[in-house]
Amino acid sequence: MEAERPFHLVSPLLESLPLSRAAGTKVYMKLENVQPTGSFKIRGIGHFCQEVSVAGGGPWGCARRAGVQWGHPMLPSVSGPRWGHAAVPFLPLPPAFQAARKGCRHFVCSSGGNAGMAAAYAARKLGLPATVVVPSSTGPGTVRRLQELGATVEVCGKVWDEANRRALELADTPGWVSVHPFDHPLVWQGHASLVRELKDSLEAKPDAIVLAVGGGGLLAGVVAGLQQVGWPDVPIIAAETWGAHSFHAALEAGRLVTLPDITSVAKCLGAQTVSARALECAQESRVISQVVEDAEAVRAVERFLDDERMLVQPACGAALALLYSGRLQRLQREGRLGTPLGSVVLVVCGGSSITAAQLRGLKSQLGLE
Ligand SMILES: COC[C@H](NCc1c(COP(=O)(O)O)cnc(C)c1O)C(=O)O
Repeated sequence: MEAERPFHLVSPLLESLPLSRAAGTKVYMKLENVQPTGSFKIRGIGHFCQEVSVAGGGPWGCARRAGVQWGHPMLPSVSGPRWGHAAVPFLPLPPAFQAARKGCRHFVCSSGGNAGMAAAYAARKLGLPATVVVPSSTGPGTVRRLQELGATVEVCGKVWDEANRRALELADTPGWVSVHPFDHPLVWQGHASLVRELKDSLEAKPDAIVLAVGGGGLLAGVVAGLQQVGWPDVPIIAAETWGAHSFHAALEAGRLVTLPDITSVAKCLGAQTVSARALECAQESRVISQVVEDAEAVRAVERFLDDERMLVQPACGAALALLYSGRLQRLQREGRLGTPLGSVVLVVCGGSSITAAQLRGLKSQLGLE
């Protein structure tokens, strides 16, 4: 039924000549930065919210049970503009729908920003309220955009883990449902759609997929997707920045490790402890962990802006830096990646909390001119 139409877009897959030149192989960009909230997060978070809402009896669940078709004038609008406009007013739902919502009355999400944006967007589409708890490292621009989407925003703690503890407290409220930013099977299922789109778009399976890791949700989703499409052997190169390298630390230790703090400027990679699922993925699939300096990630953001005219967050810069810095060629020389590589897919994870002024500020903070 159309009511289960996902909230994410089928994102473009474009070859990048500058990245191909830098990486010494054909590089395709999976442009998740053009998703409605600016990052891949809407895939998994949107899927989670729709599933929970339907299960919990939200408008879609009620509609589905009542046989109401998509586009029913009483259903909330789902064609609303990208954030930045006043929230589209919702038509009052018939009493039957109101009553059906009892199972899921309110979403609450902890986030470095982008998962929160996705949760706020999904909640708005589902006609449900949302509260997003962010750490103090989340800029005022992100808070404002969350509020423009209709979310209530709480700022709690210095790092995501502290904000998450507050979100879990709020989730104890009857009817409130916690939306984890990276550690839930429904989130991974939603992210797996990215790989199904690669399968539809590419003539042959890629020789590697490059992505960024924060809590490991994107990694878990890509691994799930590779298994679903029959590409389980495609190596994944997992990028982090030093100071947000909880996945790398876990791989080195062979167990989950909690970083004492998040000191990287890539705050949206800032999970002090990576999810257990991410560590399992590294045991099930060919996952190669690579860590870059903040300076490399920020330089990569600027170079990508010049090369492809797209501005992304330092989290995405970490993955870009692997291509710009010759890391792929080094992995090939070390025999950890095949030679030659036919093609590589870079997940341009995006991120909405970045402006030209913030990029200049990051360069200044890191002494980059
Ligand atoms: C603390 O923050 C976790 C999460 N950001 C995660 C994130 C990642 C990493 O994704 P993950 O590995 O957490 O699924 C990559 N690229 C971008 C642009 C991201 O925002 C959030 O927004 O709450």
